Amino acid sequence: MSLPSLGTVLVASALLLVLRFVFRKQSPLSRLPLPPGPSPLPVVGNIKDVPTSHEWITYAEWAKTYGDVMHISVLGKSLVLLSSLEAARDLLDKKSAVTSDRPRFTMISDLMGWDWAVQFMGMGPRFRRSRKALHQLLHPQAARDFYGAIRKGTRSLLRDILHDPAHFDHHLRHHSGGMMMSILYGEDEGPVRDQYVVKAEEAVSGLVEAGNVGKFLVDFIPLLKYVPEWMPGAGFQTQARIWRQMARDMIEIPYKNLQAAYDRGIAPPSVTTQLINQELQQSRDGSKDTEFIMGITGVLYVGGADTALSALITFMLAMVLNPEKQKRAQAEIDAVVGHDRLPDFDDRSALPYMEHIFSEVLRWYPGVPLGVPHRCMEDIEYKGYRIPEGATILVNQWAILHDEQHYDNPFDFNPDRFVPQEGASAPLDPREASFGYGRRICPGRHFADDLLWLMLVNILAAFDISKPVNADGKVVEPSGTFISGLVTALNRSCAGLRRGMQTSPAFWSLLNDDVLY
Ligand code: HEM
Repeated sequence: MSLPSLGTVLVASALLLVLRFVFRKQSPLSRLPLPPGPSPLPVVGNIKDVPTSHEWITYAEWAKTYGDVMHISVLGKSLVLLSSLEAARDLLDKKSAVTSDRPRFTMISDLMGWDWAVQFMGMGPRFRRSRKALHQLLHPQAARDFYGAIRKGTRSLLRDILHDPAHFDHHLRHHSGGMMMSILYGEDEGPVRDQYVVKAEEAVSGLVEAGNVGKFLVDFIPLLKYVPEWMPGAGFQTQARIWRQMARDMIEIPYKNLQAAYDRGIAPPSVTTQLINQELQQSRDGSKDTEFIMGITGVLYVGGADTALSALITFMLAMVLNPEKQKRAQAEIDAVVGHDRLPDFDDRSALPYMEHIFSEVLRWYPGVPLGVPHRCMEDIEYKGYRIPEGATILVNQWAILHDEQHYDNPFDFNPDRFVPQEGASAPLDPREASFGYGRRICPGRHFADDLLWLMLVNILAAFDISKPVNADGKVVEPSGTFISGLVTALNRSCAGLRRGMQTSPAFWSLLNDDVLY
């Protein structure tokens, strides 16, 4: 069989687009106008207007002109951008039955093989089965099962910072990934777990790159996926093949190791062990859906590791830039916890200022600023406009969390905005706008809340966080530059052990104690 040339595929795709436009089904709402937005060019639409980095800032600017529901089009595909909580709730919560689908990313799902990941799954039986399993693992009561692993991981983090404070950012990355691996596969800290984290980081970095909308033409012209790898201009196929292998390694290597231990009856307790047990209990013939189990553990890593890291790094920057707020939180911790032990979950309700710091971290620079795209499954009317079937819907969570209607001086890091004021209504809890909407709401939100709280409070209990000092003894100012991608992160800070902790024998023995929970 002879293969079509790249030019033929492009011409055929353009023809298909025109035919789809001419013969599109007319919905009863088709007379309604689309929401406003920057004027599109013929055929290519707003392709030139779409920013390639820090899109949420440009979209927030546009919203000042066009309002909180905007429409743009790229190569015939509609993109609806929501910039207010009201619009997000109206469209994604109240109409979740028809707005909880995901757009299909050809590069990620078809070519890189991430179709096992619930994050990219369309609605359907497999999606519902995955969400049920995630709910069973992560609902607020179940998330408590992870307290032991969170404590242990937090103390390992403190120990590493203590021995090597200059590489603070490395330790945060290493432990947020490592802790997830321990929870998922029961693998303790060490070279095997490190290898899992390396594999996963490779896979996730490919995913983040492919997730930059506009990077790969195949996402706009899906027919291009049939172009063979050897054809000039088909470099995306080579890239997809490499990334696909990385994604397989991420989920297969740890699973196979655990399965081998399971078969010998020595598998450690873990999410995967739990899933294997559940599958075996439900099956009549002792078979299990291995792809399903690997998929669930894979999505948990992908959903959890980078988002938590992003919040941790934002916290570090906030503390470096606001030493007086850092001291206030430490004074609160000292008064409640003292120096003879480390803070634990039971202390949470007695540490209100720490709670405000945590909320402000989530608000000040959200880790998933544009959420994860939803797909509209049928034409909807909203405030006199038509949200078209097939449109990708994005919520500008960053814009909501910086909306002056909810927060005064939104660019300031100000935990005091959450202190309850008599006679005034409480500001919007950033959690309401950070974890998504409808049937897609983040299933890991309770776990993330526990995990991050314990890590932040322990870091502040043990260390003073300050600007790093270079080899010449000069203070290095943090750039505060946020890296753009599916999740955001920013750079560097440093830590030194706090005075109180230097002299606390209890602190040292806790850190050196291997049996921590
Ligand atoms: C600060 C930390 C986190 C933030 C800000 C965050 C945020 C989000 C957001 C915005 C979404 C998309 C929701 C939507 O489509 O409307 C999402 C989805 C998801 N999150 Fe999280 N998340 C965090 C932590 C976690 C953790 C710790 C886990 C797992 C242990 C997790 C697992 C997932 C999964 C599996 C999905 C996909 C849900 C689906 O597509 O149905 N997340 N998260």
